[in-house]
Amino acid sequence: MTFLPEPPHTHGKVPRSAVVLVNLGTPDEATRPAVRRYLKEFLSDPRVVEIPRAVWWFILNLIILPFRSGKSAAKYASIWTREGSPLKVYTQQQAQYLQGLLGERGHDVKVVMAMRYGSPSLPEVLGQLQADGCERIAVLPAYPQYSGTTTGSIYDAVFSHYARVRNVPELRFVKHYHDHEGYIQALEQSVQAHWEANGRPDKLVISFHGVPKRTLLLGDPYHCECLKTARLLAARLKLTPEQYVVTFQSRFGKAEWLQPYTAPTVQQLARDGVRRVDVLCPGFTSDCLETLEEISMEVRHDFEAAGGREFHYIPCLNANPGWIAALADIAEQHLVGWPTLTTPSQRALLKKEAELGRDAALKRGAAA
Ligand SMILES: C=CC1=C(C)c2cc3[nH]c(cc4nc(cc5[nH]c(cc1n2)c(C)c5CCC(=O)O)C(CCC(=O)O)=C4C)c(C)c3C=C
Ligand SMILES: [Fe+2]
Ligand SMILES: [Fe+2]
Repeated sequence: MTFLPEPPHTHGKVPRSAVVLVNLGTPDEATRPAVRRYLKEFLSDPRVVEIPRAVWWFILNLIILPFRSGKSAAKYASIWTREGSPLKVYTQQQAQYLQGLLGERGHDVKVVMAMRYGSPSLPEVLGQLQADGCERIAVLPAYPQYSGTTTGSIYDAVFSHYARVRNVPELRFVKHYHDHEGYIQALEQSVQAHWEANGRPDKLVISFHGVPKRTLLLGDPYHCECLKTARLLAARLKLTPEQYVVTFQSRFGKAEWLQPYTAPTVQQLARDGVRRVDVLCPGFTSDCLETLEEISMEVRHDFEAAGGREFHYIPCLNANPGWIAALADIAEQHLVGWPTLTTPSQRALLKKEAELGRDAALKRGAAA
């Protein structure tokens, strides 16, 4: 085992704290080779696909990657922006605004984003934070609901990076915020704003990314956390059980995933005479392929083709100020006890203490 080279150790530096906002990741470009690279990394993660490795290697390399990469690239091209992939653009904005708001609240804390797959990678970002003198790091996954397939995998990547580092920082991990007051309130406000501008639907469809049903049976709490988010949101919106439905989208492969599936549910609603549905995807904090293409294009088409009249997609929280405030609350709850709240005089004191420490170390060095 070889350890990564350490940045030079300097005495007298005031250690800093950082928050790393980590999202899933996305291809670097909407092209076949870039999507193939991204899918290969993503789908090779044993947290994401739990099939014996040797069997999966053949399926992934001989079937999935050759056939899916081109189709997926075309879908990515349909949502790509001048700044790049929406998922990365929004996550970057969230990190920037979060840094600004925490600063306004008096915190001296660096906020950066990282991606679990693709770039900027976790090892790259964590290495840079170490070089910048950050000795306390809070990892904040962009997923409100915990799943081993997502949040668990971010933890793996952080642990395996630090397994190669000599001088490991102090670490904290946010697990989930599916029932956090600020998150639910930000969702409620975004739905209310949509309804004030566009009127109300016959049915609100609350759609989450699916996972294989097997993971629920094996103990993954994701399903329960999705249902709790939906229940809390519905209560705040004062919806009766008939006015909303919870569904799961983005099924992958032949196995059973969490049900009910989003597309067949909206098709059935249209056949049953439901004229308007509004679809909200609270499990995604940034708009991405799964919301902008799958929901707002494919599922919209499915609903209309089955006779539905009006389909509204309510955007993700993205850089919504209420959401940034909630993120700041979540971050603050995990920064407790770390010396991030500094007035100029406190900061000068910290620097003085660090200098005294350095002088003492130098004296010890001279005496030795
Ligand atoms: C193969 C199994 C998959 C599991 C399990 C899974 C869980 C999961 N994913 C998200 C969030 C996102 N997934 C996104 C894309 C995406 N997801 C899968 C597969 C699984 N996801 C694939 C193959 C893809 C790529 C697109 C495609 O080819 O269909 C995205 C969007 C990324 C983007 O670039 O925009 C997000 C976000 C969650 C929250 C989750 C489990 C809880
Ligand atoms: Fe996914
Ligand atoms: Fe459950």
